[in-house]
Amino acid sequence: MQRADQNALREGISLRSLVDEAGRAVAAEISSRFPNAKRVAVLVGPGNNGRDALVAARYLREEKRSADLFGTANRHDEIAPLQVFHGGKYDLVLDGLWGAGLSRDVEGDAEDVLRKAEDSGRPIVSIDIPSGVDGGNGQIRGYAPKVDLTVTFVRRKPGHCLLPGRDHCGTIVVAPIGLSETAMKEAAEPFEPVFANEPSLWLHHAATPLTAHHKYDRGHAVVFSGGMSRTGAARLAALSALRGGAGLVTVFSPASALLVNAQHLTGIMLKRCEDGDLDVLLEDKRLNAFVLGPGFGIGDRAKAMALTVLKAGRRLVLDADGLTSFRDHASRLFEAARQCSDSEPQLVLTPHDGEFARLFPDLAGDLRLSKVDRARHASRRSNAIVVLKGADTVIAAPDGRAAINATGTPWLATAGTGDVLAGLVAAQLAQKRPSFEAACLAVWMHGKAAEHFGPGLISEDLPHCLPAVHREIVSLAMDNAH
Ligand SMILES: NC(=O)C1=CN([C@@H]2O[C@H](COP(=O)(O)OP(=O)(O)OC[C@H]3O[C@@H](n4cnc5c(N)ncnc54)[C@H](OP(=O)(O)O)[C@@H]3O)[C@@H](O)[C@H]2O)[C@H](O)CC1
Ligand SMILES: [K+]
Repeated sequence: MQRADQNALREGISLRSLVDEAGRAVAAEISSRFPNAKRVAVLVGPGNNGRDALVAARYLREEKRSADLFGTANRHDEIAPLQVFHGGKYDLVLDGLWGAGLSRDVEGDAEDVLRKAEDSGRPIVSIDIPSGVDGGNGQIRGYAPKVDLTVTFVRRKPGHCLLPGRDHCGTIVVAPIGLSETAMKEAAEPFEPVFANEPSLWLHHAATPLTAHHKYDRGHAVVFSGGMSRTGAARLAALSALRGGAGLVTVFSPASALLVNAQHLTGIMLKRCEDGDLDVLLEDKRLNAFVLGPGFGIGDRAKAMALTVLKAGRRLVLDADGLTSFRDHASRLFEAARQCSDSEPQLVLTPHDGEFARLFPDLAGDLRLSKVDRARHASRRSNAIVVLKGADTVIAAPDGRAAINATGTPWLATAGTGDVLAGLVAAQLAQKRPSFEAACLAVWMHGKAAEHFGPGLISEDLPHCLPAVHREIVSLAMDNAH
């Protein structure tokens, strides 16, 4: 907050005017979304979140609504103690207890009043973030209500995007409050900037194949297959790469698995790739994005092939067995990624929590770090884009950018969906999109594909839902252009 305030002040914007804008925005949202809420209970905290609440109350009263104040601080006589609050008397509760300055657990009278507000069944609107949700990491400090609407300012904080905080926010509205881009960068203080993984982040890089004249313009992705009894995962990734937009896709298969792969591939090509073959195959410079890991098998072979691909200057998505293979040799992988000549990170790691802990045990074990912090540190250390998977997948880049994804459904928690994601990332890399945006786009599409399918999803369904997702992106891009 302090730095945000200083920045704003440097630009001639006073804290007072920011608070005024914030309170006005909250009142405006209440007016438009809850026009029948005539009696409002306003919970007022000791800091600027409470100041926003007082301003909102003033604007609500100007609209002939009643606004009764309850609070922790003796800011002025009109504020009644929290203990006397009765939710049943009101049409709506405005929560302005704590926002970005939450520094300890919510307990005692504050917890009681928030519970009473929830039990009343009346809509709750939170200023900035539901009181009790830690804006920096989405964790619940003591207690936090699940609210209907959260009105935040300038941009979302990590706590709005990460679980469990995300589940407490209800609908999130981001109100601009008169801060410029420069001040905006600091406004999320005390948190580092983080993005919600939304189309605005990557749409300008998601040019559709309309502009591509030839299949090679959309790149050539390669997926390494495992041995004879473990080929399905690679084919799933390969189909997803093709449906994801890569111009061509080839499965590199050990000789023993060629027949079984051949029986199941149609639009996807197949090449024999034994240990000695890779260098020769890499002479085809059109092969530009690789997936190694799904069903591949853990061991030296995976390591050697991954390092060869990186050394040849190709982009690589390392997933599943590919990640686990580097468990005791992570620094070799990170060093290879560092030495890549490309200005874009060449390596994308797509771990779930277990795989992450194998490559970054110290980060996984550090309970002070949020999921965003873990992904960010890992990305810096590995010189790779890190896609830390889960219901709130975090994508991080070595330069500090981080995005939290919100698309998807609980049905994604099923076998094989990770293979599909790896293929989708490779598809975006093959199309020469910048690595961070490629990963963000792929994660978004993956979740959207699941949303399109709905309940009963299994991983095989996902690639078939991708055309609908492409159509959605095209329509977003067209709306954006107008
Ligand atoms: N530029 C912007 O982003 C703007 C944000 N605005 C609003 O300001 C708040 C943040 O205000 P801040 O004053 O920094 O913090 P809070 O209002 O959240 O509360 C801090 C005070 O509360 C005490 N505290 C913290 N946690 C607890 C708790 N669990 N129980 C009791 N008391 C608590 C804290 O005490 P300390 O001992 O830690 O100092 C503080 O006294 C932001 O969320 C927006 O709503 C402005 O509108 C301007 C623009
Ligand atoms: K709040």
